[in-house]
Order: sequence, then structure tokens, then C-alpha cells
Amino acid sequence: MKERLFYLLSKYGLRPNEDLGQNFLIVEDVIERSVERAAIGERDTVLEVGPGLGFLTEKLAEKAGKVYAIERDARLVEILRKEYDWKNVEVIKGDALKVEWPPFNKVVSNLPYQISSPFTFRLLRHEFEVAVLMYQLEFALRMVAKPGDKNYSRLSLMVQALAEAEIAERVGRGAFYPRPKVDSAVVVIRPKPPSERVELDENLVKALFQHRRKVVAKALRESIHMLGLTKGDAKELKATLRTIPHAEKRVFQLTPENVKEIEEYLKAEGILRRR
Ligand SMILES: C[S@@+](CC[C@H](N)C(=O)[O-])C[C@H]1O[C@@H](n2cnc3c(N)ncnc32)[C@H](O)[C@@H]1O
Repeated sequence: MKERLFYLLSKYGLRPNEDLGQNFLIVEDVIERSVERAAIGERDTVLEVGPGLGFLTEKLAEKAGKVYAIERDARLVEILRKEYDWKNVEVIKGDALKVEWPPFNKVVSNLPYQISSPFTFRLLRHEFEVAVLMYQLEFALRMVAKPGDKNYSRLSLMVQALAEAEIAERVGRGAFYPRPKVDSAVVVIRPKPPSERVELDENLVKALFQHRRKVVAKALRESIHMLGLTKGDAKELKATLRTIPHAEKRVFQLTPENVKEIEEYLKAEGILRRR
């Protein structure tokens, strides 16, 4: 795999573009395990973001009925089209955050880390069965952290409100060329069934996590300006802070359900508008 990478880089005079997160995965086992974790078969349509030089795409194409691969770098799109004769792969040139997504039921990708957060949130708004995604380790640890953990953050809460996420394996920086400055991890994401999903007011979550170590009442008092309230409503909220659910819990201990209770209370009091 490494030989093929160097062959392609030299054949096309290509220098990996750091700004586009071009660190190519060169360990075949890791690629194969990601494909296995997604349990891909002929009935599956897979979305891949950032196919790069096509090493993961190749493995996906062997198993899936159809693969859509969105690649932003026009040079790589051209190379993929020249080098491979895939019958079931459609390479889409564009930014995965901007282009319309084709229909898919599974996602397998070694993500460009710059787009981890917006990509994950866009994905969580879609219907899909499973996603197997490579992230920067630090980001992956925040995705899976549980309430009360030191890594538990707005990202953990927002992801876990909508999905189950677990780290399947850690991947050292030596598995990539060029070698990145950080380690990575493969995360498996499965959306929760609709009855278990918790839809949250993002402004409220942002306001709370602005002060993740403070207790809820204090955190809200200090970020009241982030809630877009009228003067009257802000005053009312200040007066009611002690009585809101979980007022004395620290923000980093809140589950998605706890935040929903706070939100519902503020809406019932007419302080937070129903959006
Ligand atoms: C970490 S590399 C993965 C390459 C390949 N899949 C592999 O496993 O070696 C990330 C890839 O995403 C592409 N990319 C970066 N930003 C992108 C975006 N916004 N939309 C689509 N592709 C993007 C890069 O050009 C690069 O090919």
C-alpha cells in the first residue's frame, strides 16, 4: 500500500496538501477492519468523504452495491478517474459540507479532520444505519465521553442526544503518510431510534457549556446574553434560576435528558420561546 502511494504521488507529481487534511492511511489492516465494522454487503450504498487516492474506496467497492465518494481536491478526482475502473463507484467533485448528499445507508471515511465537527452534525441530521469514521483521537474522546468525565463537552452531549458512539480502535500517527502531528481513532456511530433521540435547543446547550465546570444556575446567569431573551425574560430567568431543574448540578454532569428538562421548564415558564 505504501509502495502504491509513493508510486501514485510520484507519477502525478503530487504533494499532499496539509490544508485539506491529506494524510493518507497506509495500513491495510486498519482499512479492512473499518470496512468489516460497517458490515457492508451488496445491498448497501456507502458514502465516503475524502477518498484521497482511493485505497479505502477500493475496499468499499469490493463489498458494496454502490459507493459515492465526495472529494474536494480536483487533482485527486482526476487521478481517481484515471487510475480506477470501478463500475459501482461515483466520484463526486466538491466540498462534503456543501454539496447535496446522494442517498446512502452507511458511511465509512477517513475524515479530513478540519471538517470533523460540521460533518458529524450534518450526518446526525440524516437517516443512516451506521457510520465508521476516523477522527483525531482528542475529538473522538470528546465524542464518547460520558457525563462527569473530564472530556465531557458540548460535542459529547450533542452527539449522544442523537446517537450511540464508541471508539473501535486507536490508530497511531505512523499509520499515515505524511505522518500527522496527532493520533487518531476509529469511531462507530449508530443513530438512536426516533423515540430515544433528544432534540435540544442548541443556544441553550451553548450557553450552558460556556461554563462547563459551574453549576447550572450560575452558568446560565453568566451566559444569559447568549439566549436571545428580551430584557423582561432575562430578568425573569434571573429570578427563577434557583428553581430550574438541576440548578445545582455542574454543567459537565448533565445528560441530554437533563438539558431537555431545563429547556422544557424554561419554555413552560414562557422564558424560552418554542422554536
Ligand atoms: C485524511 S485524507 C483521507 C484519504 C483517504 N481516504 C485515505 O484513507 O487515505 C482526507 C481526504 O479528504 C479530502 N477533503 C478535504 N476536505 C474535504 C471536504 N471538505 N470535502 C471532501 N473531501 C475533502 C482531502 O483532499 C483528502 O483526500
